[in-house]
Amino acid sequence: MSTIEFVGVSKTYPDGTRALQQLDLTIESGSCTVFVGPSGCGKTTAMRMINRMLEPSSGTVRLDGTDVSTVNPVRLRRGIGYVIQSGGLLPHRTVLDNIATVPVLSGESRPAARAAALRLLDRVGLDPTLAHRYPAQLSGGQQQRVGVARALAADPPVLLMDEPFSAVDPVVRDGLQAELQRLQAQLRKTIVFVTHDIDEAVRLGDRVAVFGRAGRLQQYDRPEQLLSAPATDFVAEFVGRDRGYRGLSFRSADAVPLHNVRTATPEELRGLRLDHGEWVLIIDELRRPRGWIDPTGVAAIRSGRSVAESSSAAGSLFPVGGDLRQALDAAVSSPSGIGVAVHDDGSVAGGIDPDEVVALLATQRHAEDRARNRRFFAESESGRSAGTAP
Ligand SMILES: Nc1ncnc2c1ncn2[C@@H]1O[C@H](COP(=O)(O)OP(=O)(O)OP(=O)(O)O)[C@@H](O)[C@H]1O
Repeated sequence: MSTIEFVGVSKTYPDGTRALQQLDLTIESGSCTVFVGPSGCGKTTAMRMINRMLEPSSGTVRLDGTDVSTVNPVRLRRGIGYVIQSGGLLPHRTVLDNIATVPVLSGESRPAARAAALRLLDRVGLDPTLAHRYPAQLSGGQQQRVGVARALAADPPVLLMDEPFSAVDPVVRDGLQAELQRLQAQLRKTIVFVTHDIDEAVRLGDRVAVFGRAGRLQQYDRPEQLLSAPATDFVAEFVGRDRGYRGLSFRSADAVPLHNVRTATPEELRGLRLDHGEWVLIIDELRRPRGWIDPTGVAAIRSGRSVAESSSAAGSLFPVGGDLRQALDAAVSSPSGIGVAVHDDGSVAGGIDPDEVVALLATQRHAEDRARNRRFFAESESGRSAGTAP
């Protein structure tokens, strides 16, 4: 168990800057909590109080019920991994020795720590051939993965991550986020994650704390609540205009109908007879989508153009079992207007009609409204009968 509590915590820096005001927050053991907010709103200040890199001006931070100010900082930090932007690696040590640093300092033998470090490399999705490189010989995304491996090396129950993925490009960031989700599903650490990026917060957080100006907590909630019911104008503005779209990622698309899609292999394209406006999905030998083609494309192929020149790239793909955001995005990004659903192995499962995705959303909302109404009337009914009880 590693519950973290902030009780009435404030921080004013010596120059008078109020970085945090009366923060009350409980972070549940084994959960990922994201601190998000604009620059300068006290996210990092709050996080650094957990491992005593900073002390509160007033209030208490507790880890498993113990006031951290009573725990020796070195001992405290043994149980708290820390990941920062760009990995924070030691430049003159190899990847393996960077990961093994803390275990060796804690008394583990170097060979044992290196062997464990090699296993961790695999765990964070890195090739073992990188083990003997120096940090400068790695890409930003690889450095970041090594940073995560290093923080995990001592197997701490708590992991603090301060904007760990903000220095890498969006594609690499997406991979790192997916990797962290996968790791967390196995490890169930208590993670506190700081970011500016609301998308990252909503994706990674079991709970999200939105900080506002002068370090005031605006809302602490599950991500879907944050998107559907922002507590203040500040939160509504911060979560942004796309919040309706983002909120779709918390809705199941299981009930979206999958339709048959007309498919063809590249070899079959030349002989296709298509109606005006009709699209065919090009698939490879494993039935994985490779692109779309319409009558103009088929004519181009017959006139000697290549398949690549004559077809349009496939849109985003909807993994069967995915959410409404993925379903709608697949449909909207597809040149044919038909979203492509795929099985785990990448093969085509069927086509999705965007109108039916929107209709499913409407059905889900209707059901929620009805349930809310029923609850409301049941509660007011029980309130009335309680009021009339003798
Ligand atoms: N040592 C310090 N002395 C004075 N003011 C500081 C100090 N460290 C931080 N601050 C100020 O405290 C406020 C909160 O800073 P903090 O780093 O916690 O914010 P943040 O939300 O993490 O911001 P960012 O996202 O930009 O990192 C800011 O106004 C910052 O300028």
